[in-house]
Amino acid sequence: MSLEDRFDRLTVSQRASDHINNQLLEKYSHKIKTDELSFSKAKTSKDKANRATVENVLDPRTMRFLKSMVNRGVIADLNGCLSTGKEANVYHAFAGTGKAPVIDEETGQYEVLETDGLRKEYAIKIYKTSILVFKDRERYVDGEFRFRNSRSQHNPRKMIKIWAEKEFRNLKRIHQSGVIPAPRPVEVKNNVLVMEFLSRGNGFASPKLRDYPYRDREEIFHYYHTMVAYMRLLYQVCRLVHADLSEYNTIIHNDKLYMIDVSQSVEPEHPMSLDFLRMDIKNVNLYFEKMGVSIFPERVIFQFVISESLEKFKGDYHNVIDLVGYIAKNLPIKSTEQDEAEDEIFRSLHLVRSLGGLEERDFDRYTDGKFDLLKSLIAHDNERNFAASEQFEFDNADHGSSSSLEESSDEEGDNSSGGEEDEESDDREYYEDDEPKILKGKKYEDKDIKKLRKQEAKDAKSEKRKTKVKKHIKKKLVKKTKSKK
Ligand SMILES: Nc1ncnc2c1ncn2[C@@H]1O[C@H](COP(=O)(O)OP(=O)(O)OP(=O)(O)O)[C@@H](O)[C@H]1O
Ligand SMILES: [Mg+2]
Repeated sequence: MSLEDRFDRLTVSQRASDHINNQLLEKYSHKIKTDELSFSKAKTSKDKANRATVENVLDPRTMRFLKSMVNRGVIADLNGCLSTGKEANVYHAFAGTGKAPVIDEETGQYEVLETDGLRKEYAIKIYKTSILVFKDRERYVDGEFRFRNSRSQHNPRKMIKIWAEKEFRNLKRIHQSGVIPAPRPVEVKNNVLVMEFLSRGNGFASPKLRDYPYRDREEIFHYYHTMVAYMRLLYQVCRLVHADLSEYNTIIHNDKLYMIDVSQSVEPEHPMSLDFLRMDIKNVNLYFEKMGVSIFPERVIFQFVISESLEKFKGDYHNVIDLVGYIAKNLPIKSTEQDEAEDEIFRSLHLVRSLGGLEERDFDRYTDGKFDLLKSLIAHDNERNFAASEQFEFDNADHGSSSSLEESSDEEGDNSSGGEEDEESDDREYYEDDEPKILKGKKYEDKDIKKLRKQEAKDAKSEKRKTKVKKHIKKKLVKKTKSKK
């Protein structure tokens, strides 16, 4: 059965007793044998059984997290699978009562609680714990200010935990901003994330943009413009780049476009954020072009997203309606071959936040007069972005050496697989505050190590400088081109 079929056939029984007795968990628990097998290789088989997974995500450890959520009354149960993806499965669940369910001593069954018939529904995203699928996740967490103290990037289980935390925090940030609709995050526990279920009724999930039956052409245009506006709001207000934005990771719910799947989203300060943004723009354009919409050039959208101020814009910078109006009126439609040629170059650019990061090959193209994109990127480079990149450099220098210092204290290392400590530990141990802060330096750093670190950073920078065009020359040239306009 295809994913779409599964998705469409998901039905939810309305009988409370069906949900409160924790059916699914019980059903799968007994299938997983954690006893030592007696006939052969006793040592390794116990380990294997402990790590056995059902549907690739429900390993015994994950089951324990789910049970703990049931026991605390967060969720009532898991009803069915909404989606089985590469990295995670998403399940439907009813919300718990907020209290531990009562078990009837005689029957051993959960007591059926009286409900008024309307029960909150949740979507539960369970990240796969298999190693292969998240090998390339590191690049999204590496260089992320908020996860600078995460020392667990080579431990798969911890990496998964960081990943789920990241989605939870990104969702929270988007949801709380109030400028972009997103499911309300409820709880995260290791690889299990609970959030509001976007429902179109009777337990059916609202459709992804890809499956949405547009009423007319106007509506397609409307959602294209909304998507472009949301990219800007996400960047400017939520300080995030989605990094996997597409018709698959947006849901139309109550006539609004909701953003989902934000585990890989990064802050603008992330060294790859502009590349991710460019990729998002390309994917969004590809989809809407396929849908027959006149699209805007990718570089124009890019500029629209990152520019702090908008020319001729009179509306509210936080308001999607104002932005959509502006987009429809002011962004030029991609129409000429020249537009395509410029987008082509834009895709191949090494994106930079400041002149200091400009690569020679791009710089040459720029000075040859092939395009004036860099001018717009750099000349319009606003103070906030610039400050952010400076901050990032500072953070990076700090981060590099402190990891060597603190790694040794990360004793959990790889041995957490058998332990239970994670289940009890504070969920927030691997990340710091949401809001980016200026670091105050490493107070407790050993003087010699600090010295060494600084020297290393200095050497690395001077090495880098060797291959770069001098900053003052770049600045002069940019200024020159700017004054021509
Ligand atoms: N809060 C929600 N409400 C309703 N449906 C949801 C919700 N969250 C996710 N889904 C459904 O589950 C699907 C997968 O979710 P998501 O995109 O977050 O996971 P994923 O890790 O991207 O999985 P994949 O590897 O398939 O891309 C979505 O496309 C959507 O159909
Ligand atoms: Mg997805």
